[in-house]
Amino acid sequence: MSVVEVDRLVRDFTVREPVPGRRLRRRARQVRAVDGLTFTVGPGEAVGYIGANGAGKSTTIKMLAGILVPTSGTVRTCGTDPVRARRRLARRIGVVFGQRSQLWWDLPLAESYDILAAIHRLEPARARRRRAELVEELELGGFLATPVRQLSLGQRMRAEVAAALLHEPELVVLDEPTIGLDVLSKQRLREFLVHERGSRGTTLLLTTHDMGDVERLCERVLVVDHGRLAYDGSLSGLAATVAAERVLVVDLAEPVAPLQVPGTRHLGSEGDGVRQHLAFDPTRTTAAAVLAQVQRAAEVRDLSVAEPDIEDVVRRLWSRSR
Ligand SMILES: Nc1ncnc2c1ncn2[C@@H]1O[C@H](COP(=O)(O)OP(=O)(O)OP(=O)(O)O)[C@@H](O)[C@H]1O
Repeated sequence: MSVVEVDRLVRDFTVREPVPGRRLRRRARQVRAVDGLTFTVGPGEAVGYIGANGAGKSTTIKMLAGILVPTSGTVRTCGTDPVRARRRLARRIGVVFGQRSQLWWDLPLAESYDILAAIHRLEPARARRRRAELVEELELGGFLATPVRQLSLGQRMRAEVAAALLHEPELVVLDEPTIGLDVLSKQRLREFLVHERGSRGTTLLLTTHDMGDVERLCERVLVVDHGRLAYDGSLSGLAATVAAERVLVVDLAEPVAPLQVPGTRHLGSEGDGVRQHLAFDPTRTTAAAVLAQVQRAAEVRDLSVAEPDIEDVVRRLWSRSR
């Protein structure tokens, strides 16, 4: 049985925005944040859910957790309707929102864990054992008496993860778990999650803007764009599709119309065409060959070669799938 099952899921929001020229008037507009998503996640899978800002990732996660009600379509989490069975589901899933805390800020960390153990009605001996295990693995021993507000971001994120896992959930959903963390804290957290999954077979679903999280933690990647699925497959498949491209950025002596260079895609221009971005496939051509062609059309002042950013990757995947 699937741990997550999403079928033609849709979620709309009504936003109120100012009417141009009418200072006090606002009009309502519908925004479709999630637009017909269908996917399943099986037991023990580790899935990275990625996409550009505003693509609909958090909205999807909130529907999986029963925090938001779908506009249409269905979602089943751990075999239940997450909105109807929210309490029951809370015992089976652990959720970490990188930007929001589920700990009590003014209380020592240990007391947050006591409260969570009581909320989940954990058997005391089991709760003690599990807490000791998490405190050791996430190196939280030095902070148990510290009020949460005094923890550093890295310490707090580890504390959040322990809080989400205290009740040994079968599904762990992490929304930007490593956002803002330094390299070492990221590494520790990733190592812990790899270990946790390896030893317990926990299902992981995580959203992130950090490809390092996906590379270290996930075998499967879902890419969402404007609320729709643009890619569902292995990380290596994504890498083969996406990492293939490089982007040549050229600064020209004067503004020029978008360059049309065979074998490249014009990604965009800045400063009326003084800076232009051209994507190319390095297995078919080279930066030097592309540059030579650009120089026939314009005088190049400066250049750099970059990897495409995630927004472009998503755009490209989407246009291919269409
Ligand atoms: N409560 C809300 N009210 C109105 N619009 C919303 C609300 N929540 C999300 N949206 C809109 O829905 C779209 C998807 O937002 P969502 O937060 O799910 O994206 P995201 O992929 O998680 O983005 P990010 O990576 O920036 O967190 C956006 O256009 C956003 O502005």
